[in-house]
Amino acid sequence: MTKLAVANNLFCERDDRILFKDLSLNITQGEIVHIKGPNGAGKTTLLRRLIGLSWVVEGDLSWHESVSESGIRPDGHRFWYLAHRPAVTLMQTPLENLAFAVAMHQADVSEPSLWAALADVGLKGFEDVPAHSLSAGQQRRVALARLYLNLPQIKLWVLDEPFTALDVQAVSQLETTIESFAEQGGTVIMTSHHGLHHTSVRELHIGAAA
Ligand SMILES: Nc1ncnc2c1ncn2[C@@H]1O[C@H](COP(=O)(O)OP(=O)(O)OP(=O)(O)O)[C@@H](O)[C@H]1O
Repeated sequence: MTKLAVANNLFCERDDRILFKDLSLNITQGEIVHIKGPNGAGKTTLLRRLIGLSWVVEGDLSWHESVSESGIRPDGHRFWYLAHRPAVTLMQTPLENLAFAVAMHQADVSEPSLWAALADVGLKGFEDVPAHSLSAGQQRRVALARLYLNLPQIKLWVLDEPFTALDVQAVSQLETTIESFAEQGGTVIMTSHHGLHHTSVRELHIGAAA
């Protein structure tokens, strides 16, 4: 399997507090990398550094050229990034939010496929209501719907606490979705306080519990 990213000797200090140092990791295509650690350990900071959204982390990081050429950059393409807070525009409907995410990737997705992805995350009947009228878990589902579009050009998911606000059934469904994406060759880098049970999950502990 292709080695997608190599990071060496990453170091991060915040307010004179070292979050992590000498942190090295390789990310291989098809694996699920689960970054774990207590609150404030630096998981989000590390995740954002890996995709170029944060520069407070020092050290060497390189992505395989097949990935970097296709856009592993803050303005990039070819991966879904779900931030800790669901990036949902509250004045727009779930359908409009999903269409916007797709447009950002210049992907060609039919409207029935958008409706199907929203149904997959349990938002059937809520496609056309303003997102501000949805519950926290439903708003999270709007953000998650993009994972169900199966865009062939998206080979990497970067997920920051994707299980937040989800009910038990939705957590289980998302676990299965993540697993099957990896089984099909997709790569997942995620943070979560929720334990994953997939055999190919590689845990990376940072912070006090490391
Ligand atoms: N913009 C910032 N400026 C200064 N300090 C920051 C900033 N963002 C985060 N931090 C600090 O960096 C530390 C790590 O934050 P981070 O969000 O990466 O932790 P985390 O491991 O993801 O935590 P949680 O499990 O609570 O989500 C925290 O102590 C936080 O206060």
